[in-house]
Amino acid sequence: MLQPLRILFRPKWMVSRSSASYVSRMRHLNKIKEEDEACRAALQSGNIFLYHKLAPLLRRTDSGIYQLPALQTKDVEGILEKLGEDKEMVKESILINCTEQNKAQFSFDVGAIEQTAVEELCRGTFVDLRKAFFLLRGSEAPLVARGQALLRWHQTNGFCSFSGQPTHRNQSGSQRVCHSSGITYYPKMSPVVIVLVSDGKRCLLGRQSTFPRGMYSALAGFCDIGETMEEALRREIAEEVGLEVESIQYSGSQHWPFPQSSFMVACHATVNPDKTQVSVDKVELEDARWFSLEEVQEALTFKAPPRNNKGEPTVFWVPPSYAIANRLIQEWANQQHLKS
Ligand SMILES: NC(=O)C1=CN([C@@H]2O[C@H](COP(=O)(O)OP(=O)(O)OC[C@H]3O[C@@H](n4cnc5c(N)ncnc54)[C@H](O)[C@@H]3O)[C@@H](O)[C@H]2O)C=CC1
Ligand SMILES: [Mg+2]
Repeated sequence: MLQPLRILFRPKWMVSRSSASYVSRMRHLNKIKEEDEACRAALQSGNIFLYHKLAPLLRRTDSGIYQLPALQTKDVEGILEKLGEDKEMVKESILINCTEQNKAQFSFDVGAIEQTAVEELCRGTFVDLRKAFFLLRGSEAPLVARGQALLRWHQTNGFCSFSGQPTHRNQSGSQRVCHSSGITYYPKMSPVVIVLVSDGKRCLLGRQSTFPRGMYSALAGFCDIGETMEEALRREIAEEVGLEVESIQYSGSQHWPFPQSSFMVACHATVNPDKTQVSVDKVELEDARWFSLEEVQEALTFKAPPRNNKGEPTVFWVPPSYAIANRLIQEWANQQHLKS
């Protein structure tokens, strides 16, 4: 019998944020999202995060910490001019969010401009986004993911899928319109369920053949059209590992920029401890197996994948702390610890 969903944690924003400042910030953000003139003005005084072919620019500080440099719009215009490009290109920036001080934040892909020339001028390095998730602190990871996802969406939605004609963006980049068909397109996310299955003592993790060596994660799958999240979860676990879940508890959700923006809904689930024999669908997964609390606790201590001198990961490790899979695993380990 599936149990009703239950929120397992109280996100920080529910307790700490002052509602008055939050409301004014959201209204300001909505205005610059919807009104082209307001957005152009916000860009002039805003911050821009740079990308090169969707890889974000990171800067390493003297103390070895990686940061996401927030450039001023004038700085980016200066960089474009120095490299012989049209500074008006900066207007292609896409609105991502705004700071607590109502400063608008944008993402801009320098695209075809030579990577190293931009890196030198910005004193930074363009880093693959998956790698950036291991390097950045918690608050910067969702921002960089959202910026990349929006850039990717614009790069792949330049034409109307009904008329074949070009689509045109508004200033903030929150939508694209086809003037021929009249269709308005909005950035899209695909719903995905991600679930940490437990038999009461161990948890079940799997790996696809495309995962980096040694990495195991919670099981995940895209929802089919017409399915509820609970139905998708039960189906995915049955398909991928041949098990039937008995109870589900909601944990949280996150936007995940891969493969083309997923909306991850994360849950814990249990199976009958007498029915834990795994039968792995080898088309979907290379391996899936039960892990003990001790194994999981060790994997959670790694800040980066442990590697031998050839650079190959040596032991079992889990996704970085920003990934919601990591949080599910962490929550499970905490609960097991409390039980013991
Ligand atoms: N944030 C996190 O902690 C984690 C995120 N994920 C994400 O979850 C996603 C889904 O997990 P999988 O096991 O790969 O899903 P899956 O088990 O549904 O298998 C993927 C297959 O589903 C099909 N598919 C159906 N709808 C799709 C759509 N809208 N987009 C792309 N493919 C679609 C494709 O044939 C694809 O090869 C992954 O792409 C991965 O990026 C996975 C694990 C951890
Ligand atoms: Mg899957």
